[in-house]
Amino acid sequence: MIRFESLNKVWPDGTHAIRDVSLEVPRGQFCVILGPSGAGKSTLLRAVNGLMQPSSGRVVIDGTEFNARTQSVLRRRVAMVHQHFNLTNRMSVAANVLAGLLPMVSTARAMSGWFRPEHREKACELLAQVGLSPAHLKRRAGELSGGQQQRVGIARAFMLDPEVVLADEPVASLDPKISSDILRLIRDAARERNATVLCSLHQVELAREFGDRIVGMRDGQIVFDGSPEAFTDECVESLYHGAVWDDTTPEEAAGSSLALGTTNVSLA
Ligand SMILES: Nc1ncnc2c1ncn2[C@@H]1O[C@H](COP(=O)(O)OP(=O)(O)OP(=O)(O)O)[C@@H](O)[C@H]1O
Repeated sequence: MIRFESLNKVWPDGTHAIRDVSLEVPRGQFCVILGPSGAGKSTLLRAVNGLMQPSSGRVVIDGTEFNARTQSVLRRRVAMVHQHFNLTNRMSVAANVLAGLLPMVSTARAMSGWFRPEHREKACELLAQVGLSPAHLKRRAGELSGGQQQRVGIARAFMLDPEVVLADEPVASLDPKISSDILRLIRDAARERNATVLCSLHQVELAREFGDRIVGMRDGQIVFDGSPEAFTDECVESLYHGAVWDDTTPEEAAGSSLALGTTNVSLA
């Protein structure tokens, strides 16, 4: 169980990115965080592994509060899948997957390239599970396609059998078919281990397909929390109403069909 308790984040420039968010995500749930750009999705996810220090409130993972004293232990239980894969391009696929052990092994050991046989075996198993053949093991990560790189990112995330997987827009730079495959891999690997997934997305259809639950965020607040079935088209419209899309200027959005309608639905 991940519990966010009255979480707030005000960045030094005064941006109030998270506003009094309280949320409980039970173990094993695939919870999608959906919302327009700037809603606070990444900031919320990053509170779970300490990449973001909240201004107030706290995050509790299975009864343990995330803080300076507990972070080294908790970080071993929380893995992350990144939007831009975050692989070391010049290193092999195998080395990138083994880097998932870093919270547990010393940097000197990792730099030496020596890993225990059972860890090497596990890396191979995970790569097979995400659909990469042994032929990929020695290839440089930077030579792979985007979809293949994200498969490596998923294998790396599961090296330590995490209890929580943070997937921060894991399919933002992939085409729709590959996006489904990638989310399926994350969901299936998480289910197998009863891991909890917090996954931020922009694509409503993918959120409906893969989420056990959808949490809609806007302006740092939760404005929808429910099942995919309850997340109707009206809810979508309300969540995104007036939102400015990533690659659209406010002026363009005002005159664009992407600027969503005027329906005012109460979501909370
Ligand atoms: N390091 C930072 N310093 C100042 N402001 C920040 C910082 N990181 C994020 N923000 C601001 O906090 C708000 C929330 O950002 P966040 O990245 O969490 O949104 P998001 O919902 O993940 O957006 P996107 O979908 O575009 O990734 C935005 O206004 C953003 O500009």
